[in-house]
Amino acid sequence: MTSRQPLPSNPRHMTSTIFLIITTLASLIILFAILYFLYYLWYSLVHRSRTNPFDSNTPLVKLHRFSYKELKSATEGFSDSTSIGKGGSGTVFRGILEDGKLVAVKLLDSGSFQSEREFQNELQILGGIKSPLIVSLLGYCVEKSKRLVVYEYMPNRSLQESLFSESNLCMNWSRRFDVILDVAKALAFLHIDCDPPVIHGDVKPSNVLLDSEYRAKLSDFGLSRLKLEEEFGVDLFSQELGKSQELWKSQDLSGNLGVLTTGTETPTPIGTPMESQDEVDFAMALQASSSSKGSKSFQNIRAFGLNSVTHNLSFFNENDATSRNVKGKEVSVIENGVASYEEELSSFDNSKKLDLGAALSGDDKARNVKQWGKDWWWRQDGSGELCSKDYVMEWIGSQICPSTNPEWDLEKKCSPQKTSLDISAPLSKFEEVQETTLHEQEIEIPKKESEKEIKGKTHNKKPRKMKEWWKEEHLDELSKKSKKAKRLEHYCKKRFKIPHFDIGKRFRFKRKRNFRMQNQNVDDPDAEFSFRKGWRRKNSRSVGSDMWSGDLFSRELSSTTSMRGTLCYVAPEYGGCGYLMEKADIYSFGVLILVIVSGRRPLHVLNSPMKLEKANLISWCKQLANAGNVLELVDERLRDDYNKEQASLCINLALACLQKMPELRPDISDIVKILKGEMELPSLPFEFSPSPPSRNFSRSRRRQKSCAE
Ligand SMILES: Nc1ncnc2c1ncn2[C@@H]1O[C@H](COP(=O)(O)OP(=O)(O)OP(=O)(O)O)[C@@H](O)[C@H]1O
Repeated sequence: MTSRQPLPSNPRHMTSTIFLIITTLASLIILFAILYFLYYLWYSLVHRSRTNPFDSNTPLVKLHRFSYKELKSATEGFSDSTSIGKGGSGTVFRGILEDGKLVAVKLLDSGSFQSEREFQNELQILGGIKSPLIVSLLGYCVEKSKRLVVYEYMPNRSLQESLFSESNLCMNWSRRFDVILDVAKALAFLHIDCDPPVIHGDVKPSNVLLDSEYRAKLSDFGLSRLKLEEEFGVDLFSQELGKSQELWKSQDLSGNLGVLTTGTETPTPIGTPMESQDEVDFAMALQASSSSKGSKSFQNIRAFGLNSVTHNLSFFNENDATSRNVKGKEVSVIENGVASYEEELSSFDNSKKLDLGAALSGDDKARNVKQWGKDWWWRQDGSGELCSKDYVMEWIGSQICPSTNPEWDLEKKCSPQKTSLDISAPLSKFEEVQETTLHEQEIEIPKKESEKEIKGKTHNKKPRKMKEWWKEEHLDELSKKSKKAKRLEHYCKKRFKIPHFDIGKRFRFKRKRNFRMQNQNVDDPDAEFSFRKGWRRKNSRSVGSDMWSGDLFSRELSSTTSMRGTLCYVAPEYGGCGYLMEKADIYSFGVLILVIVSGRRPLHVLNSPMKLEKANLISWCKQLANAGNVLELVDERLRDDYNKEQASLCINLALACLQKMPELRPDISDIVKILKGEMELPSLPFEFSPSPPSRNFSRSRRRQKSCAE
């Protein structure tokens, strides 16, 4: 008889047994995971090293991590005697490391969102670049809220100091030319040899440092961008915000610095030579010439809505009503300034802006002037004389000391005849501005100018041929690009809405607070104004922070996400949506060339009577080009001791770089060849040439086009 296996009497018992087994297993797994995590934590804490651990197979960025103590003792406790300059994001000190090496230590202003952002950018971009044309980043320090960056020390400091400091001897011509060539080569390295290409985003004299032999190196990558995609420069911060922050957190914990990767690819260090580069420029439709005030917003809105919309968004999304208001203003400017697209296309005469100023009624003018605070970058060079004045009125008058300078208001109400801004002697100090009353410096517009005005009016009615030519050349392109821009705009709005809104709010709040501070400290002769920090003690050693150099405004610019770069150096197409192209660097480089050649700041405000057109360097240069006398721009301090051929080449090259259509600006590789004499400078666009384009020219262009079709 076979004994029958007794069946489990109770199915419930079986279920509970299975449940018990599962629970036990799950608990064991959880326990094991916790133990593993604790072990991992312990291991990484114990084995944390100051330098980054690198997998030999992965080309990670190696940066030395300094301790705060080490840097403090290197800089004698960050004493004033070791301070060598102050920028928008922090103070730079000279330091001597334990091994005797001379370094420059930048102590970033703590707690600032902008500083943190620039710190990350600097480490991630500059940290991956090794080139004799770029200032080396030797290491960094992160301790609590303190952020420090250590660079190689550049004995002759910045070009800003060499060009403008009174104590410095004037830079001779060959040094100036070498600096221009060095910067061009540095940009060529960034744009062509780096993979992904790097767009510097803030090319200006204080970011060009000079070694013991006055050879230049490019520095300050706080606003730089990587061109990760085929077409668009990528805002590292906005685009890679999440990633950067993650990387930063991990860096903070373990002392490791993350590397930039392009999506899912293997991490690639910046600065890896590229075999080839297919450059596609996102040419934004701006204007055809350097004229017309309203035209800029007009084309901006019509052909490349992205910048203007994003700008409005970031500035005014806090308040719908304000937003509507501002948009209304823009429309009114269009109505007042440039009535039609036709007119816009036909406006090629700089003198028109004078006409505009004279033609507007007081209210209209005031409205126009007010708006400058919001879209001055579209006007900074194109509108010449009026630009300088209104710009200074708006930014300096109202932003810095409206209550203490009644002259600003008086000046605003001044007759349209008095359009000149004649403020003399290098105004590197705020107190000098106060001493300088604008009404004293007004000069009557010379007869010549009035004639220009009349000319400007007649120029509005340009021969049809010119307009047609321009339209033929660009209209197709513009419509394509405006579609592209719309797509981009949509993308931008979706992608960047929250950070922009947030930062805008913070910034506005900060400014209100700073404004109160300004008013309190306005009498302090040792104070200087920073848009980032409001009034602060002036660092007498720093020329880089000269408020009249245009650099001052970089504080303002870099404090908002809708504006980036430095006033007068920033390309007109760059509205700050985060898309920055190589051609924006080319524009800034153009301004830099003019500054180096002329020894003047882009907005040169003087206290002795002078011609208004000289106040705005770019506008003045364009006028000289029209008159066929570009060499008048060369620094007077050089007397005749310079190479005329080289100087003229540099100025004409600068004009080519300053073209409004980014796609018309030369590539950096061509620029280097031109400067080396290996390539001819392409013929300049008609607006810079003394003679207008001939009929044959426009016909032949059209013929070429129809042949191509
Ligand atoms: N590596 C360096 N060696 C020597 N001097 C330096 C070095 N880096 C900066 N400096 C000096 O410190 C000054 C301030 O530099 P920093 O980069 O902080 O500000 P900036 O470029 O003038 O302004 P911003 O940061 O707003 O663009 C420079 O003008 C330069 O004189």
